[in-house]
Amino acid sequence: MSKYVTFDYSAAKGFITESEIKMIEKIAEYAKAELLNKTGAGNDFLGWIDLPVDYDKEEFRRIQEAAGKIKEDSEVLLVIGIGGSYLGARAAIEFLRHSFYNSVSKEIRKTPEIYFVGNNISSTYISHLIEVIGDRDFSINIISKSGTTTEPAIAFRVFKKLLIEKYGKAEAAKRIYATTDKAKGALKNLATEEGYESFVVPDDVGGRYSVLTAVGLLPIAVSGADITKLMEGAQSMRERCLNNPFASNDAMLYAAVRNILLRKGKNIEIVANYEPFLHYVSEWWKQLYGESEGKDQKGIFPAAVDLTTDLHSMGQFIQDGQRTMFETVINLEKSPVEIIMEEEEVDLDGLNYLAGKSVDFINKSAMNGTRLAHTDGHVPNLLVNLPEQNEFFLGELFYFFEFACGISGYILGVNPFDQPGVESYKKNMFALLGKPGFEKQREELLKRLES
Ligand SMILES: O=P(O)(O)OC[C@H]1O[C@](O)(CO)[C@@H](O)[C@@H]1O
Repeated sequence: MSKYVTFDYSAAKGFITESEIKMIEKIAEYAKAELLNKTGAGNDFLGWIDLPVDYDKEEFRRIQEAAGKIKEDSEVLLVIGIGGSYLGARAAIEFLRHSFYNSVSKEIRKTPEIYFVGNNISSTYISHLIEVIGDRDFSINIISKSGTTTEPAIAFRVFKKLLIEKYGKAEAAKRIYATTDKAKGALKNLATEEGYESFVVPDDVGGRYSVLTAVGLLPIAVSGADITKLMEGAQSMRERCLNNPFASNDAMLYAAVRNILLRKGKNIEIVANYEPFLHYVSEWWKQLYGESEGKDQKGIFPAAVDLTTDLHSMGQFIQDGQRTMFETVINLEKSPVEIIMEEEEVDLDGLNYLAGKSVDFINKSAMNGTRLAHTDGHVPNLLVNLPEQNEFFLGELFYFFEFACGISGYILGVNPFDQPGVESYKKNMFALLGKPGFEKQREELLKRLES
């Protein structure tokens, strides 16, 4: 077991030459210098680089205090946010806490149930969640950096009303925690007006890089996970990302290797996990890389599979379909749980050959076999090793992917810190909804929809 999160591309060496690595090293070094000297595109969004060592300690203390209050006075916490304003918290809670967090008994969980809402516009989802809350005590953490995103704003209206009906305006305000810009946006105005406790998304940290700010930290702390250890993990990875030379700088190597593969026509990266609790880490990773690199008609399409589950749905395509992908496996080296297969007197299911072996050994064998099979099927295989399922290594993993993403975006020649493409759907939606200021577009769109 390694001491850190590590990157290993040895299984992909058949697809990459040493001279390609040598050549891209210079570009990766240049990208790193751009990042650290803040001379590249999007350089006003680099606050995440120093966050693990340079965060607001006073706010950190308030986050822990607020988490303590929510744990005491609420059976349910609603986390309202979308994209970077929810994926990191969800990834962390699913990774760090019980697989059935919300359904396991309170004696085991010890902390409030946590539901994520405002990440879609489904009335069914909202109304079912209202039923789940029932007449139980609840609080809301509304998270929106811009403070104007439609999906969370809609959910917030609904649940704020519910909270006010239950507790009255003054008490409801004490159960609403707003994480947003320090000065501007509709949510900031509302929070100031209504006196909600507020936390700040720093100006220079974009949504998808914000998991280590109050955006992620408050919900994660409410779940009972240790946010100090999470920050320590990020610090530890930051140290190596900033100081290690290319040959031993795992984040730089990952960024370099994926760009070499892209140049060879591998324009889809599939992140694969073998543990269900990594599902939302993959979802978080998808936004990080998708929004950072998918622009100017460029980028690697970030996809994800949960294995072995999806081997029985997507496995055929990965093994044998169009050869445009590579795979990055997030490998949890040590499962915290050991279940040993037992021998049965009559071997009706034919599984006695597994007697004495652990379920995790079987899982790892599936992983090793699949990696070899995919490699044989011309899917280059990369490995990110995660030593253990805890806060420290998750902090390392978050920072590893963030740093690699910045480097990779610069190697690709895009601004990894903006997301101009997201605005197109918003404009059309506002026009169709009749938002003031969008009258002309509305007419045009309605004509197109009618024709
Ligand atoms: O925190 P906000 O401003 O509500 O944004 C949520 C998400 O929406 C996006 O801005 C895309 O519209 C993402 O980049 C962001 O993570």
